[in-house]
Amino acid sequence: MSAKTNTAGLAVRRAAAQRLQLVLTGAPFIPFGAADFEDGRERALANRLVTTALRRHGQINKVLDKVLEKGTPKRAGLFEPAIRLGIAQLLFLPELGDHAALHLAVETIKRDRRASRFAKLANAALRNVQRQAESWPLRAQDLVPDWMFARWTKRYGETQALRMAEMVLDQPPLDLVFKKGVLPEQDEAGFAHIAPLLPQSYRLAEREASVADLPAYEDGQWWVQDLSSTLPARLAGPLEGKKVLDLCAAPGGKTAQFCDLGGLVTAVEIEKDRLKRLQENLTRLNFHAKLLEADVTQLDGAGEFDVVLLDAPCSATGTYRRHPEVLWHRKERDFAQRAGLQAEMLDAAAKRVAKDGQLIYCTCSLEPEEGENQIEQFLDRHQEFVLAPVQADDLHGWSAPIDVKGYVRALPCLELPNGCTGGTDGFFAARLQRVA
Ligand SMILES: C[S@@+](CC[C@H](N)C(=O)[O-])C[C@H]1O[C@@H](n2cnc3c(N)ncnc32)[C@H](O)[C@@H]1O
Repeated sequence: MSAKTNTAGLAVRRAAAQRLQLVLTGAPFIPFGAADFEDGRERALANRLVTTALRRHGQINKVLDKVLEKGTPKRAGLFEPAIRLGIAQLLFLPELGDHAALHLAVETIKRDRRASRFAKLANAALRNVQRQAESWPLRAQDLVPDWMFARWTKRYGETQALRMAEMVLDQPPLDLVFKKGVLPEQDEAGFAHIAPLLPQSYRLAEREASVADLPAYEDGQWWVQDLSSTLPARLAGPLEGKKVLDLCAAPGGKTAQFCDLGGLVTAVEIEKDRLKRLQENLTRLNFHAKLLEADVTQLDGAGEFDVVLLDAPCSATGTYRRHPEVLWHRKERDFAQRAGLQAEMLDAAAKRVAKDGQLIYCTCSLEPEEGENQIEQFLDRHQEFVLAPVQADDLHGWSAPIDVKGYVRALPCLELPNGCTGGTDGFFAARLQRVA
């Protein structure tokens, strides 16, 4: 290894350790951008290191339990993130070389004021990992917390739970929604590798450019939206001339769908910056909606919308392939707490639905407290609503995400339309109708 590679390699490991440290203390992972690393290869390496450590977090926990008998030292600065990155390289990125993995992890620790006194410990632990690299028992179920795996098994069965756990290793694909009547140009100048999922939804088989550099971005011909996230708005049916209230709307994937379907859309969002982003997204797409910066639970008005959609804030466990850290940041008790706010929001949303109108509720959660249970409790509180079960026709004949009660329960490991591969985000949606 040349001195130059070594210095650059160390800078990448140090930055990766600092970024991973933030995530270990509860922050979401924000990928490195051009401002962090001008050199694209260094940037890609830093992102790959942190992402691998996060996707493999549960398995690395098990390895750490074995090689650090007394546990991870406390108040030890970059010790924990650096040793995690070292293990991630040794076991899961062998092409980067064992020597680099070990040496650069230990150097990162040596040069950190708080961690340096543990450099020998790190060295011994990483050598131990290296010696036994072939024999660590790396189980798929360890990719998610034990309590969450037990929940998934109870709810979805062991086979699906294992498949879902394995999917934390996958880089999620990029799905685009094209405006009504627009078809992607399928050639080298346009989208050479794109596959249809459902009407208007396409999957990019290869992502070679950043989103803003993809064809026709500036023309506003399409927006990014994972397949399962498009399902709730599809339940509304034709919207020409209908009044639609989109609650918890930013960044606006569903707002765009409603505008595209011809709805007269009012979108509500509590966070100013996110509302601004929503407006920018609509402007690029040349869509128009009335935007309100407001708290859904504090809105005035009653019975004036044909369709109300509530995309409630939730644990977001369904997005774990994009954000593997959600699996480790969540606690089981969180679900019940969030469910209280979701119920309050649902009650507020219900007031705005006109007679015979629809209320669509959705979350990107895999947890029943934020999905099925929420709706069953809502129907107990609100006799003026009934469940309008989702039919395969509502989803253009795709029945895989519809459960026996007529809820949309999209699991990441679902069989996709048109034989597409690559999974989807976890999502729940229910459609209710106001009957009195
Ligand atoms: C799951 S995201 C919505 C995604 C969006 N519907 C889409 O399709 O792009 C939830 C949003 O709800 C917003 N939110 C959270 N609490 C809210 C409240 N009390 N009132 C209004 N918006 C809220 C959050 O700021 C966040 O933007």
